[in-house]
Amino acid sequence: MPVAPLSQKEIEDRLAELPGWSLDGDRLTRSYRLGTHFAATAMVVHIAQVQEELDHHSDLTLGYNTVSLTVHTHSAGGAVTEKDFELARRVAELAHAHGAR
Ligand SMILES: C[C@H](O)[C@H](O)[C@H]1CNC2=NC(N)=NC(=O)C2=N1
Repeated sequence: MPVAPLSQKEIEDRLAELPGWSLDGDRLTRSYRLGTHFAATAMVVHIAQVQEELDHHSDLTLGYNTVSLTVHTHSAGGAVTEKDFELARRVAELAHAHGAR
């Protein structure tokens, strides 16, 4: 199903509800810090499960104790859409459960 690009105002309104997330160029982005490498790895696996469920996938980078995501919508020509925010909200929820900061 095609999804429409969000306007700058729509992006800003949604970002206001997502602490720590920001717009970097045409992508939503956020980095999280965890207690250990294993904890960060577990969070990556959890994000992957959600991404498969939503059929929407970020560029996901695992560091020693960090997890970083950037996401935009390929099928909308690389624009930010509601699908990106849907994923960001789900990641924000699970990050809390993982104790990520
Ligand atoms: C066929 C499949 O539904 C599409 O390729 C999905 C998969 N994951 C995706 N992820 C992202 N970020 N953008 C997309 O447009 C997208 N499309």
